[in-house]
Amino acid sequence: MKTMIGVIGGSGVYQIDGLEGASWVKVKTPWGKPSDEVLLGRLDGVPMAFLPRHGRGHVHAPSDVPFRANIDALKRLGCTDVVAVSAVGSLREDFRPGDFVVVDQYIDRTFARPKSFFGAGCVAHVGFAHPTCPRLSAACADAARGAGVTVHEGATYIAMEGPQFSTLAESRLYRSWGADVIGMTGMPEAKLAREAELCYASVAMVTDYDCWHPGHDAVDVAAVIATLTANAGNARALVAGLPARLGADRAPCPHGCDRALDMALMTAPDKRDPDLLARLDAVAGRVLGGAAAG
Ligand SMILES: CSC[C@H]1O[C@H](OP(=O)(O)O)[C@H](O)[C@@H]1O
Ligand SMILES: Nc1ncnc2[nH]cnc12
Repeated sequence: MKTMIGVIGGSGVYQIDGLEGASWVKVKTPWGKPSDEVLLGRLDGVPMAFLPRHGRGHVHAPSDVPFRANIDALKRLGCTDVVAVSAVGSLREDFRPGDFVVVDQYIDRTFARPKSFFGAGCVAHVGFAHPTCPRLSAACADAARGAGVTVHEGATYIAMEGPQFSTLAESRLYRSWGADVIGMTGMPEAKLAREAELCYASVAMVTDYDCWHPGHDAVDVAAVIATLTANAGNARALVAGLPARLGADRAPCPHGCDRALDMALMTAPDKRDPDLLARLDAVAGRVLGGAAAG
């Protein structure tokens, strides 16, 4: 199978340079409009699709990001691997502003977003003990190291609803839970990527110490933007290093990300809702086959 890399850009990352034959394309999905058009092109011969999570000009608040449409669009375009880039606050001393963190666990505290492609008429429960793809995460960590960045591999991301930043009591609570970084968009993005059978990795760029650190001011947008601006080149270098590490040809995921739906569907075939099946054409076409095509 051919590799196609999807990149979801977070705050401060609204485009990527250096794609050959790049053009912004509109993608229609049964889940509404994605955050923006998708920038399609090739990097070192490997097809790539870039989608800015908040849209160019940062128009979508975290609670309003159309997560389902975004993941459907990347799947529909043929992406096999999705790298999510995010700005995060650090909840520990040794994760410093400017460092990159390859996330491998989440605590989901969001509550105002649709979190599944499935539901009444086609119920599914995917496994999520290991929410990110170890193969893709290792490639991201290696690419970040290659770019000369300090990288921490393995960390727990707490996803908050926002848009306000945390209170001091919340920040202390999340630290006591063992969370390492905090952001507003890691969920439900990672859940939806798993449902769509995509390999997914999360590269978090530390921009601040949230508000718990006695030696640092509480986070504000100016601090986040200042760190992101200083780091934009590192994010670009990481993305540029991915094609060489992933290769143009792709073996099945050794961790089963691309087969996540094999054991997940619960609703009996004769009880499935044809309208929902039709909307699942891209996400679950592999397991639903003709039924999803409508
Ligand atoms: C601009 S600070 C808060 C904002 O930044 C992060 O966005 P993303 O995860 O898309 O990089 C955070 O989650 C908030 O949405
Ligand atoms: N401290 C923080 N809390 C939530 N989201 C963030 N994004 C960047 N810094 C953040």
